[in-house]
Amino acid sequence: MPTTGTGESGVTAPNGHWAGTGLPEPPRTAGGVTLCGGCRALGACRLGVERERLDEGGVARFELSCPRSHEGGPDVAHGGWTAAVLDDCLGHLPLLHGVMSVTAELTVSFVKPVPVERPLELRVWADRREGSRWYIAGEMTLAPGGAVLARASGIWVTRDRSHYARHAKWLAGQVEATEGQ
Ligand SMILES: CCCCC/C=C\C/C=C\C/C=C\C/C=C\CCCC(=O)SCCNC(=O)CCNC(=O)[C@H](O)C(C)(C)COP(=O)(O)OP(=O)(O)OC[C@H]1O[C@@H](n2cnc3c(N)ncnc32)[C@H](O)[C@@H]1OP(=O)(O)O
Repeated sequence: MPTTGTGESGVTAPNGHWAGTGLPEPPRTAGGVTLCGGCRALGACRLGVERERLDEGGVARFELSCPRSHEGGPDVAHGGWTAAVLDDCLGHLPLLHGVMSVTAELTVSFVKPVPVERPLELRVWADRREGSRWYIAGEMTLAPGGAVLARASGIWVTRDRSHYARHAKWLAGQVEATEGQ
């Protein structure tokens, strides 16, 4: 993994850029998976992402499996799981480069049913970057054999640390505007 710096969990942190963001190092699992707000208390990714790394060519690689709790049809993943995990993993590509971003657009192709509790792989790369916009794509495959199960592409927009404070202020304004109604 082409990384420097060590986080609280003892796992290597991406590029050491976090100091520059003014934000604390995001928590990571032993497999290097950055945890979102909902998974921090658990200390594990509830979507079943087990390992994450950036390879030498700048492609992010994930090892994952669909937990039984996300079963839709018999023994296959709910499409919402597939879309959620693609959103999450594609959005980790900027994070692995030390850049904060949010999903602006996401398109998912459900190519084949995704089996639950089977080893899967996900490759994620940037098609291009234009200003604050990252055009990112990815492909989910069955680990043994490499059959393509799903593809996704989308646009991520880089944000600074004021994003959530700005949102909170906007929400407060919305609540205030409706209180008198
Ligand atoms: C600071 C961001 C950090 C992101 C997280 C990264 C790291 C955190 C650290 C560790 C985390 C660990 C692991 C990662 C875990 C989670 C990652 C979370 C990522 C997400 O969970 S991803 C969720 C789904 N994705 C969204 O949730 C995006 C909602 N969509 C927008 O945020 C905008 O759409 C945007 C930015 C895409 C458009 O950007 P743009 O450049 O095309 O256009 P523009 O700036 O003009 O905004 C157009 C209109 O959105 C308003 N607007 C913009 N920013 C705002 C704000 N902060 N609050 C309130 N309103 C806002 C403007 O006021 C204008 O509104 P209006 O049209 O009414 O004037």
